[in-house]
Amino acid sequence: MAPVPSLPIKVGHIDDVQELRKAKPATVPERFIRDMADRPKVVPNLSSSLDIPIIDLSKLMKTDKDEVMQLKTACEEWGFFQVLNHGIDLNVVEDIENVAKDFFMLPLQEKQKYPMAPGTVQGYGQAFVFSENQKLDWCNMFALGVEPPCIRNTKLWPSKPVNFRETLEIYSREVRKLCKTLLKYIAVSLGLKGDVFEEMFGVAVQAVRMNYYPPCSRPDLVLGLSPHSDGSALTVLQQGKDSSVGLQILKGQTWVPVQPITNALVINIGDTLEVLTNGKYKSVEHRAVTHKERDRLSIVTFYAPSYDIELGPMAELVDEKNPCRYRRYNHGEYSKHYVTNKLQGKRTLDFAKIQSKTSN
Ligand SMILES: COC(=O)C(/C=C/C1=C(C)CCCC1(C)C)=C/O[C@H]1C=C(C)C(=O)O1
Ligand SMILES: O=C(O)CCC(=O)C(=O)O
Ligand SMILES: [Fe+2]
Repeated sequence: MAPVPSLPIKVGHIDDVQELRKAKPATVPERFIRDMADRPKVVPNLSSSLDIPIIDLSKLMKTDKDEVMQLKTACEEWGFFQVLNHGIDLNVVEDIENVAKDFFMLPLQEKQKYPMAPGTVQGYGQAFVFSENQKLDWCNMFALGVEPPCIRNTKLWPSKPVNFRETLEIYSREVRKLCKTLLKYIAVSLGLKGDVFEEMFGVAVQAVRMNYYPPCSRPDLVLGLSPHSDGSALTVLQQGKDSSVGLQILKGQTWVPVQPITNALVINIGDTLEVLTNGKYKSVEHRAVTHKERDRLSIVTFYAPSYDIELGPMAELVDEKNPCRYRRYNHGEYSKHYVTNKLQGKRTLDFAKIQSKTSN
């Protein structure tokens, strides 16, 4: 069953950030201004030695042992990597970026024909806002359920730009194939049979979220997207070609920027794989920051098991040295839990954590 909120909720007025930007105020409304501790440090964007790993899918597909090892290290130590030679035609990648951009550039009135109702996650607006005093992200979102067909709300699939629907169908088909391929090698890297996730997931749930972050006069005060981990098994993130560097991942205590690489896609491990691997592969906290002059577009696909399945740490990854860290649960329930709570770092996964006696 698709997750829905059970009670009507009051979220107050949510400004559309593109409209705010058009007015070009020197400061930003109070509701976007973060508490001191949550504000991003604005530092020059220098490439550092702390860059997320790069994985070449064409090498993985030849079961190159070194590449499988690199994948394992990426999933254990970073929870993020960029994939090169991902096999998706570059025209498909370019087309989705163009229709996403064209959609966000439509007049507000046109976009508001597809509203994200308070407390829901599909349509145009801001997701994860559940109260009148919650801080807002400097981001406009457009999210749609794609697969299986029963999660689609076709009334929210826009008629403009005219090629939006067809382009999203083609893109989603390709990304679905990529997710299946990556999950195969992720299984191999864990020493498991390549088809273990495909067999376990049933008809996988797939959703897309397009995030548009206009420039912000005070990037030091706001966040583009609040810190969170993804609820999916795997996430595929495409950064717009001329977009600002905005994605940051939390490595230890440091927010590390993800430097875009031409023609690469960013992949991250979601909460579901963290649970299945008993914490061996990490769903890492990340956020987006804004830029004073430049905008940012990201197109994000969430790939997850069918709502019907029950899951928990796989028996092969639990032993005396690695005691079971998560309980078993129904994935539909976790999806509902995820989409009915605000983004709050890694806290959403407390839903499944078994509190060990020694942890605080
Ligand atoms: C704004 O939406 C999200 O960020 C989001 C929602 C995804 C979904 C839809 C848009 C349609 C119905 C299915 C689903 C809940 C996946 C994030 O999704 C994460 C959270 C879970 C759980 C997941 O699998 O991806
Ligand atoms: O824009 C980005 O890079 C971050 C997007 C993201 O993390 C998400 O949509 O879940
Ligand atoms: Fe994310």
